Amino acid sequence: MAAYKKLVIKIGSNVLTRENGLPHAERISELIDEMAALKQQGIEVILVSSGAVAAGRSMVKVSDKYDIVAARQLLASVGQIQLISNYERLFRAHDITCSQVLVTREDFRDRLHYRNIYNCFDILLKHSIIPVVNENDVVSVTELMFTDNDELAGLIASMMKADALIILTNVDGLYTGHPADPASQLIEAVTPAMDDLAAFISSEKSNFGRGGMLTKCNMARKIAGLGIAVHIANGTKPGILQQVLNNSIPHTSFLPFEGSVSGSKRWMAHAGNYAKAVVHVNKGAGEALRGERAASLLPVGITAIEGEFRKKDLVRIVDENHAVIGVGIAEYGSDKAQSLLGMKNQKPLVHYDYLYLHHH
Ligand SMILES: Nc1ncnc2c1ncn2[C@@H]1O[C@H](COP(=O)(O)OP(=O)(O)O)[C@@H](O)[C@H]1O
Ligand SMILES: N[C@@H](CCC(=O)OP(=O)(O)O)C(=O)O
Repeated sequence: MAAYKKLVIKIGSNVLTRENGLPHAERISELIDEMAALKQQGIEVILVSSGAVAAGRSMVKVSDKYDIVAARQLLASVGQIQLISNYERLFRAHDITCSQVLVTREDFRDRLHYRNIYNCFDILLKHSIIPVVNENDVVSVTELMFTDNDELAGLIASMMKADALIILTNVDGLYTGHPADPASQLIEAVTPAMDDLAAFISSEKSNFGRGGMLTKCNMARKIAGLGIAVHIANGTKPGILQQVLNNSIPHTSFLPFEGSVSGSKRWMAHAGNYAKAVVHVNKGAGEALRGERAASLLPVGITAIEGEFRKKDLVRIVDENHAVIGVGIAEYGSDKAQSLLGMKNQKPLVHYDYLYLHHH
């Protein structure tokens, strides 16, 4: 693990905030010392930090009579500058320049937007800057939102081809039951063969968090499937980052289970919401696509197409029970695809290099 050269570190609201909702100044400062030490070891660091809403809550009292979406906009708008000014001051004390990157899901909607954001991180890293990323909660409301910052951190780790993603939360990792239950045990390594993680996880979230442990684990699996190690560890413990890197503290690791994954696949893994159309396939095609050997989607296995798309658009592929198989980039438009529906010996609609299968 000492070989990690590029890290995405995500810090949850609960790590940055005390029980009473006020920012935990000592802990924030300690984590920054740790990140500065990593930087000094030559590791590139991207920080995804939650905590804007929590910081805002410590500064403004919003009455219940306001809409919760509006209240969140207010708190994030006030809190984000508090959060970032803290980071700026603390990193500067180590002679490190940090920057602010606020994004929404829409900023990754197609290859062009994705590329723009990629370029932004690329130039920041080339200048030895630590980007501090958060969702732009002021403009990102309801359906435009990421599930939570774990999802955003996973997206950035895969886009930037990080070696690892470290998720700091307020428990030691994933347990076999509720963390407060003494019978629960910490799961130190999650492998692809472990199928039902959901069975362990209670839907309870920590006080100020958004997504919860289940979304964290689903994201972690997906990212491990893209060849990036994910570590979930306790950010409330001093010295945690170095200890995770030395593997000297119990935590949960999701081991990467795929070698190098192409840029197109890494984009597709996160762009499912932006599919232009749904392609229905029959049982045989579903089995072939999900099978051990890489298979392309051929017109002969397609039973119906809902929606219109052009060459290079993203399509969602579903089986005969409407379960999503994956997403892929179309080799030709929907007009041509409709005309070839069910026909043998035709060019694939989606080539296997441009197919991203969902893990179950
Ligand atoms: N099986 C489990 N193992 C670990 N944590 C769990 C489990 N089930 C539920 N949780 C809860 O998930 C919380 C962490 O997720 P979340 O609230 O999203 O944190 P964060 O703000 O760090 O993103 C823990 O505080 C814990 O209460
Ligand atoms: N963007 C929000 C945090 C959203 C979020 O995902 O929080 P968490 O589950 O604590 O990582 C904020 O800065 O308050």
